[in-house]
This record gives sequence, C-alpha cells and structure tokens, in this order.
Amino acid sequence: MTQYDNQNLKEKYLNLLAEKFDEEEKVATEIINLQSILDLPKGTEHFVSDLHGEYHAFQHVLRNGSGNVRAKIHDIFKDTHSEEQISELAALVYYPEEKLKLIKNQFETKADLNDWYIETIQQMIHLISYASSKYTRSKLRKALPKQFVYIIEELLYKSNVYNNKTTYYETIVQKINSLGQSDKLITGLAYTIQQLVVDHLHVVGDIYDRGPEPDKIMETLINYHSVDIQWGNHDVLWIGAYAGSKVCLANILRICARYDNLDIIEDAYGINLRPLVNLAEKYYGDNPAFYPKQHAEKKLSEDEKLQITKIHQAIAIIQFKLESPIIKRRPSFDMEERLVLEKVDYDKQEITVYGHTYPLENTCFETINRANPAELIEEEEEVINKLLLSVQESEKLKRHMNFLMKKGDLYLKYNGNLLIHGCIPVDEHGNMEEMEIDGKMYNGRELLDQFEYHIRESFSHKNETDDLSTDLIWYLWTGKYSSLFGKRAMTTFERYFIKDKASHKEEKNPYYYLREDSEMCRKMLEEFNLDPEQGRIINGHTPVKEIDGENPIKANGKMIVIDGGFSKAYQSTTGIAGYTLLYNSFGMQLVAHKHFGTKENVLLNGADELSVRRVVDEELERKKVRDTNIGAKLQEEINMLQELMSYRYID
Ligand SMILES: O=P(O)(O)OC[C@H]1O[C@](O)(COP(=O)(O)O)[C@@H](O)[C@@H]1O
Ligand SMILES: [Mn+2]
Repeated sequence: MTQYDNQNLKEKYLNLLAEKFDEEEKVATEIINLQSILDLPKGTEHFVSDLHGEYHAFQHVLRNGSGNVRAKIHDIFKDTHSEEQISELAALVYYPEEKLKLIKNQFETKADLNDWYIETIQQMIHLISYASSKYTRSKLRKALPKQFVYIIEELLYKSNVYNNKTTYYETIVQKINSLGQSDKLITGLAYTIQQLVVDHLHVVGDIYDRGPEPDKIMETLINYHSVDIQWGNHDVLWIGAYAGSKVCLANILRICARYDNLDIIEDAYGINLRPLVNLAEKYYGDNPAFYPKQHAEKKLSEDEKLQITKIHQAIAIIQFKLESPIIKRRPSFDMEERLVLEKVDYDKQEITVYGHTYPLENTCFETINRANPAELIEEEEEVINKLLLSVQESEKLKRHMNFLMKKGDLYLKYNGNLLIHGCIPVDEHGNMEEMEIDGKMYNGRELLDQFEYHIRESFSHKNETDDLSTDLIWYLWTGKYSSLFGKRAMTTFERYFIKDKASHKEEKNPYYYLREDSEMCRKMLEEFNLDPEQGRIINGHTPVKEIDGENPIKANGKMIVIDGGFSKAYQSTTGIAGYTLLYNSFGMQLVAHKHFGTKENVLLNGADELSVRRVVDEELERKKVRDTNIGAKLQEEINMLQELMSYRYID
C-alpha cells in the first residue's frame, strides 16, 4: 500500500469516527474517560484448567472467585461479623436461590424476616460498592441486574443525601419488600458481586472428557461475562470429531464409554447411539479390560455394565482401525510404530511393539480381518458414518464447538504472560523440535501457528474427513510433536491388552523437566515475543502431584502449572482438587482447592472447600489498566481520538 493509500484510508476512518463524535466536547469527554480508565487498577484475572466435565466443582470455584468473594466479605465485616456469619453471607452470594430458601425457613415471624432482608440488602450493597471500587460507574452498571439498576444506583450513590442513611435505605428497601421483590433483588446482587470479583476468566484447556457434565460447563462459559479458552488436547479431540475426523469421534466415544459418560453423547448432545449399540451387541461379550469406571454416586446394574463394556470394545476397535490409514498416508507424522493392529500375531495372541514382544490378554478382535486388520467391516463403516452425521447435526454441539472456536486458541499471550495447555515441543537440549507440515519445516511458535491454522481450516470444511488439516487435529491429540499432547506416543492399545505395565508408559517431552529451569522459560517467552523479565508461562495438562511434594510454581515463578486435578479420577494422584490462579493489581496468587464435597455442605455449613493461598509474586507497584492488553487497546483509541481532534476540530 502506498503512503497515499494509507493517508486516504486514515481519512476515511477519521470521517467515520467523526460521525459518532460529532462535537468537539464529545471527543474530549471520551478521551478523558478513556484516560482515566487507564489509571484504574487492573481487573482481576482468574485462571482455571483441566475441568474435565466437573461442572459442580467448577461452578463452586467460579462462584466464590477462588476465595476472592469471601476475602472481600472478610475485609469489610471482620470486625462486626463472626466467622459463621461471614460464611452465611458468603454462601448467600455463591448460591443465592438455594440459600434464600434455607434462610427463609428459619424465621418465625414476618417482621423478623423483614429485618433480615433490610440488613442483608444493605450488606450486599456495601459489598458491591467495595468490590466495584476499581471500576468505572459504567462498568458497574453493566454488571447490575437490569431490572434493578435504578434502585441499586439509588442505594449506592445517594445513600446519604439526607444525612440519614438508615432511614433512606429503609424506605427504599421496605418498599422493595412490600412489593415482593426482595428475593429477586438479593439474587441479582449476589450475581453482580460474583461478576465484580473476577473481571476475566482464562480456561487453560481440557473442559471435556472423564467427568459427567462438560456441556453444562460450556453453557456456563457461554453466559460468562468475559472469558477466553486455550484449547486442551481433549477439547481439540471434540473439535476434531465435529470437524469431520472419524478417528477423533471414535476416541471421544471410547472415553465416554470408559468413564460411563455416554449420557453426554445421547442425552446432552442428542446423538443417536443405537447403531453402535446394535453392532456392539452383535460382536462383543463380557471383557474386564473394558469395564467402565464406576461413579461413586451412580451404581450401574450388571446389564448396564455389560452393555457399556460391549460398546467400549466396539468403538475401541473402530478407533484402532481408523488410525491405520492416517498413519500410512502421513509419513511426516512418523507414527509407524502405532500401526498396532498390524503388529499383532493373531495366532499366537502376541504383539511386538518398540522391539518387545508381549502376550495379549482380554482381546476382542472379532471384526478384524487378519489379512487386512485395519479394514472396517461394513457395519462398522456404516456406524461411524451415521455417528458422524449425527454429531455434525447436533444443534447443541454445534453451538458449543462454535463457541470453542470463537473464544479459543492454541495459546494466548495475555498481559505479558503465555497461556498454553500442554507444551512447546523441545528436544533434551532445549532446542525447539521441528516438524514437517505440507513440505515445510516448522518449530516453536511457528509450528503452533501452523497447528492452529489447520484446526481452523478443518473446522471450516466439515465435509472433508481425510484431508491434511483434519488428520492434523488427530495428530494434536496423539502425535510426538503435538504441543497439546506433550508425550512421545499414546499407549492406549497396550493399556487395554498388555498386562506388563512397562508397555503402558508414555514418555513425556523433555519440556516437562526443562520447564523447571528459568533460563529455558525465558527462552520460550522470547520465542513468543514476550518480555522474559515480566512474563510467565501458565500451563495446564499435567497433574501436579502435591502428594509427592511437587511444586506447581516452578523456575522461580516463571512457570506455573495449574492442573491440580478437578478430575475426580485423578485426585488420588494429586492429593488435592485443583489449583486456580488469581492475578490482580497487587500480583499473583495460587489457590489450592480441597476436594469439593457437595453444594449442600457449602449451603448448610459454609464449608468453602478452599485451602491455602500461595503468593506467587507481589507487584512492586500496583498494576494499572494501562499496563494490560486492554490498556494498550484503549491507548490506541485515545491516539485515534486525539488525531480526530486535530483533524476535525483544532486548527
Ligand atoms: O487415564 P485415562 O483416561 O485412560 O487416559 C490416559 C490418557 O490420557 C492422557 O493422559 C491424555 O489426557 P490428559 O490431557 O488429561 O493428560 C494420555 O496421555 C493417556 O493415554
Ligand atoms: Mn490435557
């Protein structure tokens, strides 16, 4: 573009802007407004990861802002309230609908209840005013329940107009009460407080798989005021299934069968499993290697268990068959060792992998043609095609996957930090590992950008099922240089059929020990054009085994790993129930969560299931909006407005 074109474009833009800001005073007001926002303290960021379908535990962490709600209540009421009263108020803020019901049952007279309403609304208004002190009025207004904005603003800003606060409050609140609006108001105020306490949420991957309600987590995120997602390997598996990858689809179904979560497929997403069930019933029988994992709360009948066991086998075999042609058509994936069905000696019931021969047990090779093991029988072909059709036609899945694409990325640079679920593939010397894609070699950030490009490419061509982009999504789930998998190979076949645990081991990318080193972390931050002095890497994906003394804060704070195991299935290895991270204007704090019992326990006993906070770092100077990504955007707007001012209004 020539300089002249540039000038032309700019003038067009300024003319457009002038339509909105058609008076000098309007421009000035907006500049002053934006400028003052830059000087406010930065909003609180909340980081979570590896949610794995654990909707209730996630809800709790979200509603209590990883302890931030309680901390704010404590700040204000510590001198006037007992710990018990603080817990009561906290529970009301987290779960207003349920807690209101419980509280209302405790009162014997209407007058007492009335007093409680007045006092509680007053406390909540106080809390809102405290929690919103670092925001502009307009931002606060957006967070208020729409139907009560006027009333709440009266309570917030005009409370001492007559120098008689109590009376003024009382008059308004009495009126609300007599009009029967108190419950609605309290509920609205509670959600406002939740929203004010966390300005922005980052989900560092793995919303899906293992746990029972990923769809509800997605709904929560869709309705959340401000969120971004860094895709995890499990999320990408779901994206792949929806984008047309049959092997990704087989995997998600296999995992749902393994964790006894087929409800997600059938009930939550309305996908018809009947064809798969028929196939499973026809060819498979009982097999202990394929028993579903038992839920603590949900007991399966023997019949149900047997049926899931059969489905589990049917879909696992389809998965192994579907892997083979991809490995063959993509030599650059370098996965020949994973042509497992072709490495089986079907007479001897043995397999030779990575130079070792192992006996096989619990095999279920009923549909395998020894001459061509990867060939799908006609029924399998039909089943997987029907399933894909049904997946791509699910309205709800479509909504959820579109949202994942819209709000998600493979990695994110945010306020100087690098957020990434898995890893940056490196060799044992810390050099970025290279991979060939479409005839070109890529590594580091460029490799990740290529991966992301292909995910989006596949997603926008859902009818293509065997193209490079679609195959690459599966590669991201399981390939050696995948930034999401971070291991050399996935030993799913071995874990089903080989007893010797040595064959199950999945070797991790050297990234996972090199990330302990701060120099290495600096190098990786630089690879992403981030300031190595200021920046940190925030990782999910690998459960931190606090039980074995592992520290989630690594490399002098340059690396923070927040997968503590929301996933119930992994809590015995981690010893806790997940880490979350808070980053406010004063610095970063890591929060370790104890096992999330039940919502009832929180409601009745105020048990917060929270635990220690560890300060990762304290800012020497309080961070302001001007130091953030948003600040940079606002500064650009200010610059533009300033140009408009001289172009249009000042000679
Ligand atoms: O414990 P499961 O559910 O069988 O899953 C094991 C598989 O999950 C993985 O750990 C990937 O999932 P994560 O991203 O949760 O680690 C694979 O490496 C492994 O093969
Ligand atoms: Mn993961």
